Amino acid sequence: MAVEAWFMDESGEDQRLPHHRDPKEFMSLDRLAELGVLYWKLDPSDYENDEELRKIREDRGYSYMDLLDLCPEKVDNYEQKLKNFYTEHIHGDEEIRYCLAGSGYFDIRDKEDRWIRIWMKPGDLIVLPAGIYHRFTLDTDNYVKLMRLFVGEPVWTAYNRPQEDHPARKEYVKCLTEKVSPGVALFAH
Ligand SMILES: CSCCC(=O)C(=O)O
Ligand SMILES: [Fe+2]
Repeated sequence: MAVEAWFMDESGEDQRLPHHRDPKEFMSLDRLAELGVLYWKLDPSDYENDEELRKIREDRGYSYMDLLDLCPEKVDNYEQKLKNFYTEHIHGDEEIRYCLAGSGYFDIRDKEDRWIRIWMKPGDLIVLPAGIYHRFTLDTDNYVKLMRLFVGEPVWTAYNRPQEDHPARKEYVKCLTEKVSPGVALFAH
């Protein structure tokens, strides 16, 4: 099944809960693509020898790769990191994450500034375009193992909202308003 994404409710309850609206309002992959978000479903069981992943990395220039095992034993400053991940921010580059195990939520803003929650499960690979406001949280299962990909030397710097004058933000907003797919416009060579 394709990735599940939905509009969030406004409640201030535990961030690890699903936060569905009542009734539930799902969002299609097509509409995620309109926001410049790319998605693939892969087989994570043998990711080291996966031809499909190799092809995506080659096509998009994702030369850098590392693994992030998000549990208190393996991550320094675990609590602080989780807090930072859930603070709304942008990056100057794409954010590329591939879920190998566990699960978690990427929240992104749509054109009307509403939160869309994307439920990442094993096999889900997503690319968030540079300049899109987003955040991340674990879900109630409390564990995720993610592959991080990047073009060249990685830069993980997060710029917390507001960032309307950041070049990547300006470019992203421009693509949205011109109704050009940001994924294409920003990253076509
Ligand atoms: C746990 S990876 C996702 C968190 C995030 O948005 C980031 O690392 O910038
Ligand atoms: Fe991020």
